Amino acid sequence: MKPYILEAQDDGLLVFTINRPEKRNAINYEVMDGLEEALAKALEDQIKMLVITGAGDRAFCSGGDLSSFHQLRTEDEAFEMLNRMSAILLKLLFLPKPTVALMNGTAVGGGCELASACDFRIASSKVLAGFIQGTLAITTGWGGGTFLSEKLQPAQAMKMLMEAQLYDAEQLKEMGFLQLIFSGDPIENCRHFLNRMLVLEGDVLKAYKTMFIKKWMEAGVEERVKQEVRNCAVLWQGEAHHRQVEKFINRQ
Ligand SMILES: CC[C@H](C(=O)O)C(=O)SCCNC(=O)CCNC(=O)[C@H](O)C(C)(C)COP(=O)(O)OP(=O)(O)OC[C@H]1O[C@@H](n2cnc3c(N)ncnc32)[C@H](O)[C@@H]1OP(=O)(O)O
Repeated sequence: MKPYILEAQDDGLLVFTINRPEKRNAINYEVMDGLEEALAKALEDQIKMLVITGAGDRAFCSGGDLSSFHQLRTEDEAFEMLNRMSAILLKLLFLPKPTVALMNGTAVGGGCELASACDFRIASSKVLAGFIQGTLAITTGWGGGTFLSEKLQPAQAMKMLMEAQLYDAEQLKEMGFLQLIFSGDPIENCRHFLNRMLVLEGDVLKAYKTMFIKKWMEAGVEERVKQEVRNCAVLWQGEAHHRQVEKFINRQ
């Protein structure tokens, strides 16, 4: 089964689906390849917006693929993976078109970082989401902490990162992480959420998105992400992190 699906729709939506439901849509290097392909395709004139979602109804994305990334032991080995994915999420943040995280299910760790890089986060009423990196003795490492600090009130962003716990849809909306909670078909609800924007000219949407990209660039987001990646890589090599990951890998 292909680890991702990329579909350009007639109304200008480009839909990227992480297609690893058996692994709760965990992100491995093949999914990273797919995200890079989607970001290149999204620049084509006929594409108005990029939607990112997960296959199935259990998970949006469960973050980094622990079965492949737990082999990364040292700071340098971790930095290489983290740096690649953070570059992808910066490209997503800076895409000059609106982007939506269509959260069809649970989002944890890097899955929340992926969602934070999108302009809008809309979720099923059953969703649970949280930056659980802290429970693995690391910080966010793909840029999600920086993106969150740009998109939520500082105290809310800090609370989400430092509590490293799962929240339900109502809590996530209350904190400002979600813009909409829906029931029923994710794509139908996504279209409904976007229907006013979709009628505007692509150039208008692009001009507005570029205003926010300028703000983030002036706020030094790229430099801050580089530091975030380095912080995570340093913690990654610690015994505490490897112990927590082993616990997950060996759980019965
Ligand atoms: C910088 C980002 C950072 C990094 O890259 O390390 C992170 O993303 S840190 C966070 C890493 N992710 C996690 O720690 C999440 C681990 N998964 C879970 O907590 C649960 O699976 C959950 C809550 C996502 C879903 O729970 P549920 O009960 O619905 O499913 P199962 O736990 O039974 O899992 C089903 C199946 O999927 C495999 N799985 C789930 N998550 C991952 C993952 N992140 N990497 C690899 N595989 C994952 C799990 O092992 C099960 O597979 P099976 O072969 O059936 O055992």
